Amino acid sequence: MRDSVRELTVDLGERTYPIVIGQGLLGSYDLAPFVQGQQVMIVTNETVAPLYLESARACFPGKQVDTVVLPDGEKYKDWQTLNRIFDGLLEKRHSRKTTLVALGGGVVGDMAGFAAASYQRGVPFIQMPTTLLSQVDSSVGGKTGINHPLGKNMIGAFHQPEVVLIDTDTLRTLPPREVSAGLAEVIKYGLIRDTDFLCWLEQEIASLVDLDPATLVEAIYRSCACKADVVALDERESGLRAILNLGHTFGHAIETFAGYGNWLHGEAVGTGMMMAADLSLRQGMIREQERTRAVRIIERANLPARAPAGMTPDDFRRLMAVDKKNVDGSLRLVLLRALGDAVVTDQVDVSQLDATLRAFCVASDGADV
Ligand SMILES: NC(=O)c1ccc[n+]([C@@H]2O[C@H](COP(=O)([O-])OP(=O)(O)OC[C@H]3O[C@@H](n4cnc5c(N)ncnc54)[C@H](O)[C@@H]3O)[C@@H](O)[C@H]2O)c1
Ligand SMILES: O=C(O)C(=O)C[C@@H](O)[C@H](O)[C@H](O)COP(=O)(O)O
Ligand SMILES: [Zn+2]
Repeated sequence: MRDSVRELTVDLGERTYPIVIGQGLLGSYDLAPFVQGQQVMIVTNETVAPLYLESARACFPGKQVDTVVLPDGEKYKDWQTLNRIFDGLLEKRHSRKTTLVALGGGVVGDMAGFAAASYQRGVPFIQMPTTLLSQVDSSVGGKTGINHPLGKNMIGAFHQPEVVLIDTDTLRTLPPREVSAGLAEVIKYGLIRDTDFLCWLEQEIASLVDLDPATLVEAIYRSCACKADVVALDERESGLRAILNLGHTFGHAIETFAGYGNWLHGEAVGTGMMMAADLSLRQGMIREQERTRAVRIIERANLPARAPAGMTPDDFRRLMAVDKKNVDGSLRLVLLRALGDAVVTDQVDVSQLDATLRAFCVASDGADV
C-alpha cells in the first residue's frame, strides 16, 4: 500500500470496517477482496458517471460489474428513483451474493445503502464517496434512506458498508458551493466534540475553501475519526450519536421547506448550527463569545446565515415537529453546553426558541419578520 494512504477503523464488532483515505485511489485500489460473490452493481448518477465510473469499475478486477445511473439531485432521493436500483438489479439477475457500490455524493450513498439494506432482505455494499460531505460524513456510520415530502430521511435503515474508499482527488471537480456544504459537517465535529479540531479549522478554513489537498486530507481524516468514534459508541442512536445531528432539526426543516432542491443539505446544516448556537446562548448554556466563534467559522466557510426568504417561525415549528429525535410529541434539540460539548435536550424554552426563529427568518422581500 502507498505511504500516503491513511486508514481508520469503524469498530463495530462483526460489522467492523475500514475507511481508506488517499489520493488517486479510484482506478488503482483493489476492492475485489471486499466482494464475496462475482457480481457488483455500481450505483451512481448522471453527473458522476462521466467523471469517475470507469475508474471505479477498475477497482473490481475479475468481477461482473453492472451499473445503474440515477438522475442527479436531492429531489430524486425518493421511492421512485430507489426503485430504479431494484429494476437494474433484477434485470441483470443479481443474486443475494451481489455487492452494491455507491459512487457519488450522499444522495447516491443513502439510496444505494438503503437498496442494499433491503434487496433480497439485505446484501453487502461499499461506499465510494466523491463529495466532501459524503467523504466526511454520509459514507460512514450506516444511516441509509430516502426523503418523504413531509420529512427528511423519514424512510430508511441502518446498514453498514464493508469498506469506505475515499479518493480525495475527486474533490478537484467539485463546485465551490458543494465544498462549503461539506465544510458545514466538518465544522460540526469541532463544535460537538473536538475543540482542538475547531481551533485547527479556525487556522485552516481558508485553505480548505481553496481545496488545498494536504489540508483536505487532514480534515477528512479527523472528521472520519470523530464520526467513527461516535458511531462505535452508539451505532443505532440510542443516545450519544444524536449529537451528530447538531443543526439538523433546523436544517432538515429548511430542506423540507425548500422542496429538497434549492438548499443543499450542508447549507441548511450550516444555518441550523448557527441557530443552535443562538438558542444555546439564549438559554444560558454558552457565552456570547462562544456563539460568535461558532457563527464566524460557519460564515468563513461561505455558508448562509439566514433561513430561506419567506420561511416563517410557524413553518419551522410545523416541520420541526416531525423530527426523528422527538419523543411523544416533545421537541428534542442538540444544543451546545460549550464549544466542543454538545448535548441532546428536551429542555427547550419555547419563548427563547421563538426568539431564535424570529432572528433567523426573513420575509420574502428581505425584511426581518
Ligand atoms: N447517511 C448519513 O449519515 C448522511 C450524513 C450526511 C448527509 N447525508 C445525506 O447526504 C446528502 C447530501 O450529500 P452531498 O452533499 O454529497 O450531496 P449530493 O449527493 O447531492 O452531491 C452534491 C452534488 O455534487 C455532484 N458530485 C458528486 N461528486 C462530484 C465530484 N467529484 N465532482 C463534481 N460533482 C460531483 C453530485 O452529482 C451532486 O450534484 C443529503 O441527502 C443528506 O441527507 C447523509
Ligand atoms: O450519522 C448521523 O447520525 C448523523 O446524524 C449525520 C448527519 O450529518 C446526517 O445528515 C444524517 O443523515 C441525519 O440523520 P437523521 O437521522 O436526522 O436523518
Ligand atoms: Zn448531515
